[in-house]
Amino acid sequence: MLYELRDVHYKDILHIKEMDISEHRTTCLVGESGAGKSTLLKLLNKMNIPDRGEIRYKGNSLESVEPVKHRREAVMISQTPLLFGDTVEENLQKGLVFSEKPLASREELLKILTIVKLDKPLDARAEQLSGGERQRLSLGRVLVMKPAVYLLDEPTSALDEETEIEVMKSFITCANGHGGTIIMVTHSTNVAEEYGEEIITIRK
Ligand SMILES: Nc1ncnc2c1ncn2[C@@H]1O[C@H](COP(=O)(O)OP(=O)(O)OP(=O)(O)O)[C@@H](O)[C@H]1O
Repeated sequence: MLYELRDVHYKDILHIKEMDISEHRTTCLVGESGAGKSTLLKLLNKMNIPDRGEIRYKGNSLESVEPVKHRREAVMISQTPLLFGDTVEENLQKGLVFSEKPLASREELLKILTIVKLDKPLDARAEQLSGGERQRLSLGRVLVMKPAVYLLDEPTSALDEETEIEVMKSFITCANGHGGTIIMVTHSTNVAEEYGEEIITIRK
């Protein structure tokens, strides 16, 4: 198992008796608004620390794992896409800069833009992108990093249904190609049914 959660309590928000998340599969987290899905993703990348219980990652307690190191391995993109730099290119490279890894080549970046279906030049101003384009830029940024785990919070919520399915399909193919595991919050039953190899419902 990639993650094993046992009797995890976080404030009054979340109580998970038992949850296992498999490696190399796509797990979709679904549930009503306010159920605690984003809170759970933050527990998985150690932005939130449980008050009680245990989260194990690859067999080791997350308690003993260094948070910054863990967040480079289990990379999260938040529900509201953030910009990290002036241009599309800077935004795509930023994850590598934060992780102190070598930058990606121009060819690699152009390939990533195709994968996330973002039809913009590398020197385009990021602040001029629409909400849906910023979401795809965020997806591109994490793909460039090739992390072990992708924690995605409603990554395609601003896209129309057809584009959402297309983008997730090529994103998942690429991430799986690098041996990555995807754990994704989605409101879309279409996405969950189409791509969720495992679907976990979070209840209040
Ligand atoms: N840091 C915090 N302190 C106190 N309460 C919080 C905190 N973060 C989230 N909450 C509350 O916890 C509950 C769960 O929030 P969370 O964002 O995890 O839900 P969600 O399932 O992702 O919702 P949505 O689908 O609307 O994004 C909400 O009631 C929220 O107001």
